[in-house]
Amino acid sequence: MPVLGALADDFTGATDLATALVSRGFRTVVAVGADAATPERTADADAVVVALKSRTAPVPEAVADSLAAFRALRAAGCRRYYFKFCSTFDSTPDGNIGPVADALLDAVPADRTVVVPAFPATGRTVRDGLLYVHGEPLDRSPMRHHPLTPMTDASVVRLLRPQTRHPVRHVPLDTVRAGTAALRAALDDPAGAGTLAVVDAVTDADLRTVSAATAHLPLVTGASGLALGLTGPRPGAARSAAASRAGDPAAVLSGSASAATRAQVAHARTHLPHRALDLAALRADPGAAVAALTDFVREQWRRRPGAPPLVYASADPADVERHTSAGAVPAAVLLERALADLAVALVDHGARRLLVAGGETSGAVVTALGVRTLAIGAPVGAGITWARADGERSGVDLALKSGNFGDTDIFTTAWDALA
Ligand SMILES: Nc1ncnc2c1ncn2[C@@H]1O[C@H](COP(=O)(O)OP(=O)(O)OP(=O)(O)O)[C@@H](O)[C@H]1O
Ligand SMILES: O=C(O)[C@@H](O)C(=O)CO
Repeated sequence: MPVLGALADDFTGATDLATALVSRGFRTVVAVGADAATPERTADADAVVVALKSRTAPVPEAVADSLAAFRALRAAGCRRYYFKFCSTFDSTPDGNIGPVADALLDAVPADRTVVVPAFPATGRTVRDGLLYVHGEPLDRSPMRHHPLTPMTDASVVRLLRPQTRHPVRHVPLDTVRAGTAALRAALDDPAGAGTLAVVDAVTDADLRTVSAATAHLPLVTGASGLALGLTGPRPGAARSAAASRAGDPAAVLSGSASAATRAQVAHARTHLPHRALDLAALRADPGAAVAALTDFVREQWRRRPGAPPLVYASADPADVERHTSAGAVPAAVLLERALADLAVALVDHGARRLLVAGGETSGAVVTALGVRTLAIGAPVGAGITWARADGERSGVDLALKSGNFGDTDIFTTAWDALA
């Protein structure tokens, strides 16, 4: 029976957390939505991560989906909970990080929790309550141009306050570095009842201290860095074997417009067959546009076996369509739908390996494929892993890459991990 239940606000975040949990000795299953987290599917796991597509959903929907996930996790036997949000705190002034944390505090119930976005392995650190991305304050990082959640403030405290009905306090790095006992005493201070505590952390050692000092809290919230300090019951928990074999048809589907992904697209365009999604063609006739892309990929499988074709949404910030004319379908929706429909067509034509870039995009793809669970396989890099998908279409290996994660050559090298 699982001991730890997590809910992640997007799908790349779910596999990011799951790969950290596996490395910490938890046999981990990712359930796609609350309905998939049934006791039968989760009985053999030490940790269950429910993947949600709640980051940019309307607040009531995000809260309802998160509570449904919480109830499924509790029914599966979990007694401790982890709300995984993005290491760049992706959210809007309305939420959804605050409202979901509030709802979980009531549901667990818990009288306080911590908010820990740091993930040093991917360059995310928090000092003085400010979130840095590879040394740059969040609001000066490429995240300020995000198509759905542009981040224009680096203060986690200021970002969180308008989202929650609980007081938000800040626990500085000095307190973390004073050690586990001192940090626990600060967190347990009676004056902190009912608060969300934003905790600084700059290194993995800081995160291990935070993790140890919060081991008694029934609910924690943060990015996946916090999991590095957890210890599961099975050191060396097995990773799943790949479902596919070398040479099986493969493709890269990139819906992210993030800076790291754009660099990865630029690199891959010099190595792999590629095609950009064409918004005008998608607006005119989405079915025909996806059919043409399917034909393109299948043709490349024949011509250049071993070179997974790349289909991408954005190569340049100028590609990003931020305003939709009245009555038109927003570009983000069209692009997500196109990549989801393309993924289904490709798998139905034999694709067994898909690397998907972008959390929202991954949510659209995984949902369209009818995936119910993901079994964590070979790691690809910090926060990125291959996972075997099971559900309506089984036997497919998926790597769901967060927009800003991964080395520049990941679209050409990720396949090596499956060998
Ligand atoms: N050229 C574009 N114009 C408008 N929207 C775009 C464009 N390119 C991508 N998008 C949209 O931007 C969103 C990118 O979000 P997604 O979560 O997939 O990537 P990301 O935010 O970089 O990744 P992550 O959430 O893992 O950090 C998607 O909805 C996608 O459809
Ligand atoms: O925490 C992160 O940055 C990622 O797992 C993610 O959530 C990006 O969508």
